[in-house]
Amino acid sequence: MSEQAKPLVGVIMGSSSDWDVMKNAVDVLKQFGVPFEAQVISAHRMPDEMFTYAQTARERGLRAIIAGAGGAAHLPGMVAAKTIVPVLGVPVPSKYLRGEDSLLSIVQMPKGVPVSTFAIGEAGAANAALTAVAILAATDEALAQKLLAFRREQTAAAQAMTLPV
Ligand SMILES: Nc1c(C(=O)O)ncn1[C@@H]1O[C@H](COP(=O)(O)O)[C@@H](O)[C@H]1O
Repeated sequence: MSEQAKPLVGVIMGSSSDWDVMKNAVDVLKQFGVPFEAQVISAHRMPDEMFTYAQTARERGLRAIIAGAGGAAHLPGMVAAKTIVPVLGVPVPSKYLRGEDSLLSIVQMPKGVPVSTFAIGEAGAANAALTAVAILAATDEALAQKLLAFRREQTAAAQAMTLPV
């Protein structure tokens, strides 16, 4: 990982209260040594910053943006509206509707402005980061090999599973 190196992946979230979920994305990026940046950006509460973040993402070198938000989760879609950098949306569990509101807010984009939408919660955040790694791995053979090794380890762990019967 290197927050010092020029970030290739941006991890943004609507609130610091999303961190417990979104840190699962950051953990994966660290595991694969992908330079990233992480910050709170809210379409609702800081629309001007959101606008600038999305508009400058490509020229700053970002190759993917992982955007997590809960409830009326407009952040991923609004970021996608302002950049052609792939946006990977993570629905954060919400207090009253368990994140189903977040999921539906993110997934149902109009044709022409895609947001790749992941599962609600921690697994979704981790898988969004794995997808960002896969995007980078398309042009980075060393990273592709790391991803293949990760998959092999996962398979071996599943094959070694036993049941208490
Ligand atoms: N959905 C959004 C946006 C947005 O989409 O711009 N900004 C904040 N939020 C969400 O509001 C929830 C509650 O936030 P607080 O805990 O700060 O009140 C968070 O899950 C955040 O992602």
